[in-house]
Amino acid sequence: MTDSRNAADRTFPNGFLWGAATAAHQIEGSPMADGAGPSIWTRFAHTPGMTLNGDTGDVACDHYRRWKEDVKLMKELGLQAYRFSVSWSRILPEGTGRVNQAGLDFYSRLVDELLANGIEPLLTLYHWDMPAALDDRGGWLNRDCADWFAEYGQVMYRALDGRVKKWVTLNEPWVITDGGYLHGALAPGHRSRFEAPIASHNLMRAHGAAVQAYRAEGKHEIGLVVNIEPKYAATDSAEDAAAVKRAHAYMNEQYLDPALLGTYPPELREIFGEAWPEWPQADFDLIKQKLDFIGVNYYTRSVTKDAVSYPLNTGVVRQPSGTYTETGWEVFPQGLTDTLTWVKDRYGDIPMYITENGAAFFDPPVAEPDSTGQRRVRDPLRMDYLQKHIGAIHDAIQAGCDIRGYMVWSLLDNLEWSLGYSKRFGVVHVNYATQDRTPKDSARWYSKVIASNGKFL
Ligand SMILES: OC[C@H]1ONC[C@@H](O)[C@@H]1O
Repeated sequence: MTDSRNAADRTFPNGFLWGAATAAHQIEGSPMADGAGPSIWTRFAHTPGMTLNGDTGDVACDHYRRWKEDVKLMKELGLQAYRFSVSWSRILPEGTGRVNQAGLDFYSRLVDELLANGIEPLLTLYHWDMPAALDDRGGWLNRDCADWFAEYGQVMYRALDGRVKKWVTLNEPWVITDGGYLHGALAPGHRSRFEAPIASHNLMRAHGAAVQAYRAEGKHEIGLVVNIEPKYAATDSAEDAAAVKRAHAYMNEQYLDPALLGTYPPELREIFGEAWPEWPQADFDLIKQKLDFIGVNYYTRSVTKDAVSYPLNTGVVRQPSGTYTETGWEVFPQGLTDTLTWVKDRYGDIPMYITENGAAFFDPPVAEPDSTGQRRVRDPLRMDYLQKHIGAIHDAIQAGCDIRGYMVWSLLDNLEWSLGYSKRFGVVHVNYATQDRTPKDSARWYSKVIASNGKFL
């Protein structure tokens, strides 16, 4: 487990923020409680065949009712911060207009409990669960979505800004678009080469409108969270180099370029052809807003080759000597260092948080007592993954990147979207039959990393 470098070298900057991340639909359960409206995930998961085993977020980790116990657990683990998302349809059951005070009260109580326990809240406005009522009005395909999202953001800013000092507009617009509008694996389950660029662009317009709304009355920080998956050429052929450029533009540049540079990479027109619209300059002026930080979600890399595929014409080459997680992702910590230095080199010295990083490895459905009678979950593969990736962040800091914090994905085992409860990312085990929480060995180890500000690595 120990790294070759001197342990003393592993200390992180003073004030580095160590935490964990979750998302509303993945942990809360009770999706329709206290006046909430349905979201696209309530609808999608209840559509036969859309999720593994028909799993839904109806119960999940029952966090909507166990939130106080979960904050206590965060405190016991020594977390300094907690990244969570708000379910838009709890706040605005129809998506706009009428505010459901009970929904707002849930998040207000959660934030107060976090603060009372010395845990800093990082609030994500949108982590994939759009109100179904807005999907009925076209969802992210309707240009009005920018106004809808800004209105929702304003309700949250007025209620929580000051107690919440780090805001995130969107979580992973690439996944929302690729999963929800191109390949259909995620809500709302569309499969259209023509819809994907429109949804993607409107998501970024909505991001810009929500940041503008924040600047009008917010007094703290707001940023965007993107998933970045670095692409490495399978061979030194010109075809594979071109494939890397397409895959990199589509997954990595497509969101940070408009947000930070006010442009799209040219490869997107090559990829989408007639399906890539011409956008007015006013859209780019809306999208490109000053951001206080970028959140980077990192899991893996792709060794990329030229191939026949839709619509990228790229393929991923499995590495014979690689280690792979339960979600089929190669464990490649160097990719995180490369990602962080790439962001710095392309976009300048913007502060960054690792807002998600973690791995699904097999854990038993029930945490058995060990010889001491305490429930225990041994997860050496996850500990090794986290240790190597936190080390990779330290390397990026040494290379001059301004990294402000790390949120492990995830605090709890939870609903992995269409994969249901089959993949466990938590550092805390959840027994879905009893809702018992059991910190895994990785959580115990992470507590020591936090307490030593990384030196324990
Ligand atoms: O796939 C692992 C995670 O990736 N980032 C978004 C999360 O909701 C998801 O669970």
